Amino acid sequence: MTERHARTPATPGVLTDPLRNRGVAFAPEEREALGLTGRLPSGVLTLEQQAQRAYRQMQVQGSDLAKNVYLEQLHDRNETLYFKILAEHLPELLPIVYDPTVGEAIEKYSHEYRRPRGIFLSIDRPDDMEKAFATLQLGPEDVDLIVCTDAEEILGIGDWGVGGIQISVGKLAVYTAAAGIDPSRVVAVSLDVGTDRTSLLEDPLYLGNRHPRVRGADYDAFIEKYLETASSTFPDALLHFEDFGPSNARRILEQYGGRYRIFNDDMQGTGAITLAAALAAVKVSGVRMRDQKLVVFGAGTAGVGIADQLRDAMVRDGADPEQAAGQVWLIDKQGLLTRDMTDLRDFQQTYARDPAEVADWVRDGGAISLLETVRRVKPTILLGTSTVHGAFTREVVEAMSKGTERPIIFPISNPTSRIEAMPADVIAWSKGKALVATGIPVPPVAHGGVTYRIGQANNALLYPGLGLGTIVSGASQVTAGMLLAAARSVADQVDVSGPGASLLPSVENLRESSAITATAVVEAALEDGVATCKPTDIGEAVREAMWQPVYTDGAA
Ligand SMILES: NC(=O)C1=CN([C@@H]2O[C@H](COP(=O)(O)OP(=O)(O)OC[C@H]3O[C@@H](n4cnc5c(N)ncnc54)[C@H](O)[C@@H]3O)[C@@H](O)[C@H]2O)C=CC1
Ligand SMILES: CC(=O)C(=O)O
Ligand SMILES: [Mg+2]
Repeated sequence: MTERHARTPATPGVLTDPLRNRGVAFAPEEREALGLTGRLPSGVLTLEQQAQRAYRQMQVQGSDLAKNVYLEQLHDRNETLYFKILAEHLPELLPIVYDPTVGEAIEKYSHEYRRPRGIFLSIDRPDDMEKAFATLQLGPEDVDLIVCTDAEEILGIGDWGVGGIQISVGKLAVYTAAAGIDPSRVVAVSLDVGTDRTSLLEDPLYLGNRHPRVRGADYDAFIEKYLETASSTFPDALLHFEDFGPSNARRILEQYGGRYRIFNDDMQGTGAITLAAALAAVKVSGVRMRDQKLVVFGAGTAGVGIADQLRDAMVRDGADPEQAAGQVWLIDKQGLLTRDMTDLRDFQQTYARDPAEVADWVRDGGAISLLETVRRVKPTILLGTSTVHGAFTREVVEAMSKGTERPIIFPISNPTSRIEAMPADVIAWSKGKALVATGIPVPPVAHGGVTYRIGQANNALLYPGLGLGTIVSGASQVTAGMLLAAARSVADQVDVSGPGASLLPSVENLRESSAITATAVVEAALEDGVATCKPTDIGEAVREAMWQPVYTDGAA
């Protein structure tokens, strides 16, 4: 008698490999060659037909989170189809796969979990790192880009432990949708060092390391091991850092930026996109860059990263460095930051004010408020990177509008629940004078017979082009010159002459915008002497490098 074993019927590998899978788009002869005979319904659809069907299936999902989950499942099934519908509906779907819905997907990660995507590196098993990368079965030249996070400061929603993998996945989806970075040459990484969020630690379904965040020497050794392992395994890869806590974000970039090919999106990408918006706004306001007065509300990673870029822009426009730093005022939880404070972070010190200068300013419970600072300073630019919803009140906006003709107001905290003010309010309170950009996508605002288009000052409008340019030039580092070139290129892509014009390019044209930005970045990399590839026709090299969501021959 033959022995009967309980066996699960095998699923042919190609159907479970999202990079090669075409599902019912496989032609009969491909099905035969791939061992798929009888494993698919007989009908054969085109990619267009599949895309129409998938888009309709997505649309009937009951919430943005459900749409995100649906799209992630499609991502895990068939990447070409996923990127096809993303590319065709980018303005509608960017907010679903990325900011703001990705924030909710991160919060619910362990509960909505379907299957893993990316590499999970645990601080409890640092010696597994090489093995984990080896499971990808990729050669040293096969990876262009790795996005990692330790998830301590996800968007404006804080510490979300292993759920942070979805920010790495989301950032990479934007790289591909917006700049054609080849999805088979990228890796998403979670650096799981624990979490300080009690609700996760107490959740029986939580999928990450169930202990508080490891800090200090063990954390530093883990990060150093990651940098060494990632860069020796994939020497061509750009190492993108996302949503680290404020002290680690800056420390890692400053300590290792010269040695490894690192890009910190929250400092450098955000600084550059906000500089782009400011360059465009300055054309409208008519106040020279060197004369700008900047108040930053929320002096963390993004806020000070932006302050640095704007200060450098003032210097380039003729301000001396000391004067430029003196035209920046930082406000954090303690109120306006002054030099006599004992709890300043090192990166805040450059901009802390002399206590004598503010001796007679009104204090509320000991702190100098945003409103008092705005009344005294009369800033030309007000930046929100605090995660404090509603912090830019009517009083603040009215006070700013009194002090300057065209106030530049950028509430860029994400997601929507964290924004400092909604553009419709800022425009109404400033009587249509404010020049506004936000981190989240917002619809146009009608006021006084003018339609105001609100540019999205989200690093997603810049980092894809910057990354593409870095990859095409083979740049050994992301230099200040490359960041500046990207910012200038984005700013030059908008025409701000009409009333209510957007300060930034629209998401609709993001692919074209990224190609232009990437070209400028390659030129800057060549100029800065960090490029290792020197294309004869840079624009053509950039466009040729852009992956397209189409089925190509040789799926087997
Ligand atoms: N639009 C974009 O492209 C980007 C937007 N962001 C957003 O900026 C915000 C901050 O992000 P990070 O700088 O990474 O975080 P962070 O934690 O480094 O900085 C936030 C800062 O705000 C301060 N803060 C908190 N409550 C405050 C209060 N009541 N008054 C004044 N300051 C207060 C914190 O102490 C901290 O220094 C987030 O909402 C994030 O989503 C960050 C990066 C890119
Ligand atoms: C957009 C982004 O990187 C952030 O909010 O952290
Ligand atoms: Mg971020």
